[in-house]
Amino acid sequence: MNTLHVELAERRYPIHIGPGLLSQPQLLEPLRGRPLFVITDEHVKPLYLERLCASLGSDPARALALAPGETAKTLANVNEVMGLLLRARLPRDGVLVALGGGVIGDLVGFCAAIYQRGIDFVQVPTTLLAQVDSSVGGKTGVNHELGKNMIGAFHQPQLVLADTDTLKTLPRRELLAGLAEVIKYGMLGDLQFLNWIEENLDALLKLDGEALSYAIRRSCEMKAAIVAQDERETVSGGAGPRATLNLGHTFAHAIETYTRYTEWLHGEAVATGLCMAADLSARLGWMAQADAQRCIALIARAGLPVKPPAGLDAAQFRNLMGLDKKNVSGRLRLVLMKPLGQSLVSSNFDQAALDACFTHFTSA
Ligand SMILES: NC(=O)c1ccc[n+]([C@@H]2O[C@H](COP(=O)([O-])OP(=O)(O)OC[C@H]3O[C@@H](n4cnc5c(N)ncnc54)[C@H](O)[C@@H]3O)[C@@H](O)[C@H]2O)c1
Ligand SMILES: O=C(O)C(=O)C[C@@H](O)[C@H](O)[C@H](O)COP(=O)(O)O
Ligand SMILES: [Zn+2]
Repeated sequence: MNTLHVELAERRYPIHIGPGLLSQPQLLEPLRGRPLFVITDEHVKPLYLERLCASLGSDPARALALAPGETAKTLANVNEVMGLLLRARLPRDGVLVALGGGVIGDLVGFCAAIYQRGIDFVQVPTTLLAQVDSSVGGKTGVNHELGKNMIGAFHQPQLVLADTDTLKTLPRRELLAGLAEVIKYGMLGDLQFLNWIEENLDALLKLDGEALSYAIRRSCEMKAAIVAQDERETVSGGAGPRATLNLGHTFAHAIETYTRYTEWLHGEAVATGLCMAADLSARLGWMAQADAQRCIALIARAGLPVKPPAGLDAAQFRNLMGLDKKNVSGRLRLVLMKPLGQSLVSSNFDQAALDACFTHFTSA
């Protein structure tokens, strides 16, 4: 097992990563004796709820399973959780446990942020995407039909327990979606890691335990370091370290909103967004054309989409991207690379290059 820490101004919390952790009650010791609820989804419940409850020493009946998938990340489900907690009279020293992927983690974290103005919660991520990204860093929230992650709060978990054995039951498409966020870390800030991913992609695709563990550890290490510098994305007016974790996401969130959170997984949209960010960075002369091609080739090799959905045109892209939370004073602000392996947040780029990028990616 590896344990990393996220260092916040006022406290630190552990990220435990390794096989078999769901069956290690001592890791959940900080929760012992506290009233709690586990929130999960209907896919994950039959696989892991009982094991987690045994370690928590909690009654599996004190759990709620929501419908699986991105369309469940709604205010309506937040309201459902609020009702459950209130009916059960969960007190302010109660704890919510998020057992599942990023959808459950984001939604449960948000519920914990607002229930009685904030209670503790724990992340037990069971997808690759959640283990490398969403369970760490305290961005919580839900979607609105007009925009992705538009309602939310920063609320950090007490601990993260990533049992890598849970990835054995993950559908392949979900595994690939998680790899998109792993590739993101290499592209935004660690060229050596990107090289490693290229060299070890086949092992990752074969679920090789050692390769997966390293990918998870390195991703969490990078995210923890960035969150420690800029917990709430406020450094440099929102153009600081934390915003770089949004590489590819302005494009990705437009795709997800356009497709109404169906058809495309978040990681798939991120994959295409990374391709578009690389292409635009190359068009601006900030990164070598060959490096952009290299990123796109890696993403394609990982079995991820490299083109946005048919029907999403340049005007719609621009319009949807106009709602992005990074934008300031009506100006589009994007995370780009200068060069590959180093990211920057900019609203000062040639708009004609973005138009050319849209044209390239939206033509048949
Ligand atoms: N807060 C953050 O910093 C952050 C970072 C990245 C992504 N996100 C969010 O995360 C969400 C995507 O998360 P996701 O990709 O984990 O999707 P998800 O939560 O929808 O899980 C993917 C699917 O896998 C199933 N599943 C989960 N674990 C399983 C397991 N071990 N075995 C079998 N099936 C399993 C789920 O039921 C679901 O059907 C998006 O909403 C995205 O916006 C948040
Ligand atoms: O943790 C962050 O910061 C990220 O940007 C990580 C992203 O992978 C993640 O998808 C996040 O939810 C995006 O946040 P948003 O603020 O762009 O909605
Ligand atoms: Zn993401």
